[in-house]
Amino acid sequence: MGSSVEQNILVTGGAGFIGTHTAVQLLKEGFKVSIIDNLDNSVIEAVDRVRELVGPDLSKKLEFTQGDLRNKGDIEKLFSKQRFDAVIHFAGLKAVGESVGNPRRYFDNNLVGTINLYETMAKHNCKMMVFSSSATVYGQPEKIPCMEDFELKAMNPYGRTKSQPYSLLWQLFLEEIARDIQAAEPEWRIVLLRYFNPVGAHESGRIGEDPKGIPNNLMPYIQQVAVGRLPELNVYGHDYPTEDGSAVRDYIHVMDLADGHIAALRKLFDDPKIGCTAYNLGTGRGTSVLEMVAAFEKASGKKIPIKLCPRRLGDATAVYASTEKAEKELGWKAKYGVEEMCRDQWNWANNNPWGYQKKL
Ligand SMILES: NC(=O)c1ccc[n+]([C@@H]2O[C@H](COP(=O)([O-])OP(=O)(O)OC[C@H]3O[C@@H](n4cnc5c(N)ncnc54)[C@H](O)[C@@H]3O)[C@@H](O)[C@H]2O)c1
Ligand SMILES: O=c1ccn([C@@H]2O[C@H](COP(=O)(O)OP(=O)(O)O[C@H]3O[C@H](CO)[C@H](O)[C@H](O)[C@H]3O)[C@@H](O)[C@H]2O)c(=O)[nH]1
Repeated sequence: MGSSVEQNILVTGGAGFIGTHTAVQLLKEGFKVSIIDNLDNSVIEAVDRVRELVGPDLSKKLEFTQGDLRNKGDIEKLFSKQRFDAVIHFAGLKAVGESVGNPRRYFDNNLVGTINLYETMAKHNCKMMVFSSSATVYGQPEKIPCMEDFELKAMNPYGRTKSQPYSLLWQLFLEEIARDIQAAEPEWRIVLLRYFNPVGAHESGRIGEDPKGIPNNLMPYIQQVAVGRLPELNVYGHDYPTEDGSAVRDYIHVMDLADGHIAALRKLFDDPKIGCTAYNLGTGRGTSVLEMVAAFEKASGKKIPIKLCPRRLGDATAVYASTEKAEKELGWKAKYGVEEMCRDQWNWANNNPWGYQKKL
């Protein structure tokens, strides 16, 4: 790719966890960044901290709009003002529990919002997209590591009911929509990034994950136990056929993930034949829940009390990525291990025990 200096990137959901970290890296790499976010699961303080991290000069290249992808007018307004070279699409709701109880809200937000985005992009002839997908599309993999060409088993009816939480199906639908659009209109270039388990925070401790309510995911939960917001960690499952009986995942540092988006953008700009292609973003290493707890205790010097509980419905035993395709085709490889993930997660937690809130 040539110089990225004037490339203008629309980042939907850019005020969120992965979006803020990606925005910092994009600005540092010389891209112009425009964020659209409805602040449903984020706060404006997070965007202010991105500005603080990149400094006053690069901040001039960052624009924020409070808007909602469900409202086509909000997207249209942005596209009618400026030309975007590509879109990184993070905006979406992701709380698994809530999506079971309220699937309409999830389909409306995640499917309608995404379709509105594609339509507006097409209208303005911006046909390059990096999309946030997830390792969840592999369901309960029969083999590990997960390779991008695995059959997405959850798409068959048996897989749907038996091994895939119903609530996560929208992620598969969105991948299918991307493939269909690109097949019908071959000028589209779409990269689907299948994130494994994003954790950690920017090394400054100024931005990080700040879930509303009680966290669903392991690391934010551990972090809240460490700062005294929650009394103990429930370890879901201690009878899995793994070394220590707890489930295994591929945790990936959010800064590595952010860099993966830049590698994906470069691929989009460079490769007219990319079509619609999926890449795993993981480290290729599996870590158990109990190993993660031990690593966090070491990094923080805090004891994390645990309670061994039954397995969580729909959870897979062990999931980790094959990283070969991303390494070969994107020239991207995760740099950080579990030690750095826990160090940076703790630094964020210790400096911001209540997240972006100023006080209790
Ligand atoms: N964090 C993970 O574990 C993980 C794993 C796999 C995939 N993903 C996907 O990656 C994306 C980003 O995840 P994240 O962890 O940063 O989540 P996040 O909730 O922190 O960020 C998403 C952002 O999108 C915004 N948003 C939601 N709906 C919107 C709408 N209709 N219009 C405008 N803005 C909207 C939210 O306010 C939030 O700031 C999501 O699509 C998520 O499903 C996340
Ligand atoms: O309080 C907790 C929370 C989690 N876990 C365990 O920790 C592991 C990781 O759980 P997370 O909820 O952090 O992550 P998942 O692998 O279940 O799923 C996450 O990563 C997936 C991609 O792999 C999808 O993106 C999904 O939406 C996202 O929640 C699982 O074995 C889970 O049972 C606990 O023991 N206690």
